[in-house]
Amino acid sequence: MKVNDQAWRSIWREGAILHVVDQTVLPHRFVSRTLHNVADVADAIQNMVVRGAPLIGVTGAYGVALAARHDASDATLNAAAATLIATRPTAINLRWAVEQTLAQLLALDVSLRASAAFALADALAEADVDTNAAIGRHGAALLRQRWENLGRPARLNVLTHCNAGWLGCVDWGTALAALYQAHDSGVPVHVWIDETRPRNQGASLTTWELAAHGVPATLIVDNAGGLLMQQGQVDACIVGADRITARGDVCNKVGTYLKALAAQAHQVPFYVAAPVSTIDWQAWDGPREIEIEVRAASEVTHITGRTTEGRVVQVQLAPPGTAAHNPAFDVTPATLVSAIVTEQGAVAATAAGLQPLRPAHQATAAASAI
Ligand SMILES: CSC[C@@H](O)[C@@H](O)C(=O)COP(=O)(O)O
Repeated sequence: MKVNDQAWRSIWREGAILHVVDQTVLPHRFVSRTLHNVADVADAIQNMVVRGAPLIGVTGAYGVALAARHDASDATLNAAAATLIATRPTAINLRWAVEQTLAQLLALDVSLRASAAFALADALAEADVDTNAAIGRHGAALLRQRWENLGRPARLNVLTHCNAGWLGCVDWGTALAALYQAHDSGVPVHVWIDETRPRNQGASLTTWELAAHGVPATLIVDNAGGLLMQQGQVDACIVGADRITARGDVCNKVGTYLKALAAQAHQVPFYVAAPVSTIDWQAWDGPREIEIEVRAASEVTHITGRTTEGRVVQVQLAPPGTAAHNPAFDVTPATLVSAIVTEQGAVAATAAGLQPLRPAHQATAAASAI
């Protein structure tokens, strides 16, 4: 996407050097960091220099590639994959991309692995861009339909949570791709952006992204969404996802579930935009089967901000010693989701879950639960 008239991606490669946009200093500074080895990549994922399910998947694939260029033995590659997968347990895209890259490399003779490694990760990065552009087209069509069904109001108010934009992917984004393309095609979109405590991806990243593209938006505190829906000020919700089960349960940034409950109570359509690679075909019952990442209590007891020079400052909110619990994601049951927008189109889960999207090669462990 464009920033200051220049096209950017969230991750790119120059020879053997991997560059990523540093998301810990946005919106105050737009700078990149270089990652040279598996340890750098694991650290960048864990500390959310890069974040968002599709992006951590692609970054993980580059991590395996960097390992292969250093030492392409089975032992090193397996260890690198395990390190990378352990950095963040919830987003399935990370495991999917790392395991896919690992399997492709292990299938090659050791002498060929180093030279093939970057090409495999590059291919995943390119595919992510095409996938998200397609998600954007399908999502924009859904938003246009909603606008027309409402009689083409002067603005279509859409609420989003967290950051499901190009910063969370290689380019375009998922939920924000739909908003960008709807806006570009003349739907008068206005976005309510949840601040998204505790790390404030909405306040720091989604605000910045939408402003850079010229999409009208207003930042709200996380708890304002229910009131706005009650007042008829939300026409649709659209969010991304970190893992979707075969039944259609959606795991996304904590707070998503409460918005979906409020949306159902007020007959507001609740859309989820994600690539098919976010579907975990081995999981059926999301609340029981998805591991929820629990992050540091200090993200709750403190709030992190940046000075205008980009220096990170932490301000304490709670009394010293306060116990805090910080689950990073929650699970929205399929029954609360109006449609899941993938690169293949928009589908609503049925009693058979998301069966029409299941690739033929996927094992049917979860299908026995249908
Ligand atoms: C296109 S990003 C989709 C999701 O990954 C996003 O909504 C989200 O929950 C990100 O969580 P984060 O903890 O910032 O990595």
